[in-house]
Amino acid sequence: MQLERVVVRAATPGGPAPEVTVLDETTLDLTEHRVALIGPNGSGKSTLARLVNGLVEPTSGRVLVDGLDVAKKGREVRRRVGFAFTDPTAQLVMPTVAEDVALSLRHRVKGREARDVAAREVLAGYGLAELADRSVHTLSGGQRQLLALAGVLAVDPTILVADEPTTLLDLRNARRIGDLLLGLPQQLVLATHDLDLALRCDRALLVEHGRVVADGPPADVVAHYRASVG
Ligand SMILES: Nc1ncnc2c1ncn2[C@@H]1O[C@H](COP(=O)(O)OP(=O)(O)OP(=O)(O)O)[C@@H](O)[C@H]1O
Repeated sequence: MQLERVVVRAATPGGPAPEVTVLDETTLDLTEHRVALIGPNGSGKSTLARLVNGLVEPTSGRVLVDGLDVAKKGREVRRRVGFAFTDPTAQLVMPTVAEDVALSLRHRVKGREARDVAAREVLAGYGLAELADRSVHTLSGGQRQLLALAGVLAVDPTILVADEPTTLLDLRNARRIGDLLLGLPQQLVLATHDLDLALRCDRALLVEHGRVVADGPPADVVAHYRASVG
């Protein structure tokens, strides 16, 4: 995916005050399998991640996914780009776990019964089979994140964008979700405060004050970040 001279500005709430620049002019060609976005709170990582599937629109410049302009071909792009949120609760909208995965499969598998069978197969693949008939509201945070990922991955996106997907999880679940994400065949764009996870990626970008200030092998970029914090 490519960012071509992308700028994101946002209006300051409540009036004609100057807009804030959330992302300064940024040009990137992200071709590596696993790309980590790291940096302090409020630096622009989420904004960068959200540009890739149109959740944030550039004020100027273009974002291209598989050569498609996200602003013009939003639907095609969203079919290719899966998104994992920090808290997936808002993504889980159906009463039961199986129904939730079935909803993700609605464009792929025709017929309610076939969809239910397919959804249960997906759940089994993630070790969630026994939760199929549970309410999504009774799941633990780790189960919920795994279910959300199962739903997103069930439709075979070519890119997965994950915005701090392990932040709310305990050590064991964070490791499990981290291992799952890093083991995916899809391209992964991962905004994270977990520097161990970032170190396992193929490329890292350090974002500060809406700018990419370091870009390269994760070991170098993480060292740069650590040194800048002191
Ligand atoms: N729509 C908006 N209006 C005003 N300010 C915004 C808007 N979107 C983002 N910002 C600001 O831009 C900056 C970058 O936000 P962003 O969420 O991308 O940061 P982040 O690096 O992901 O932070 P965190 O690590 O805390 O999640 C923040 O200061 C945020 O308040």
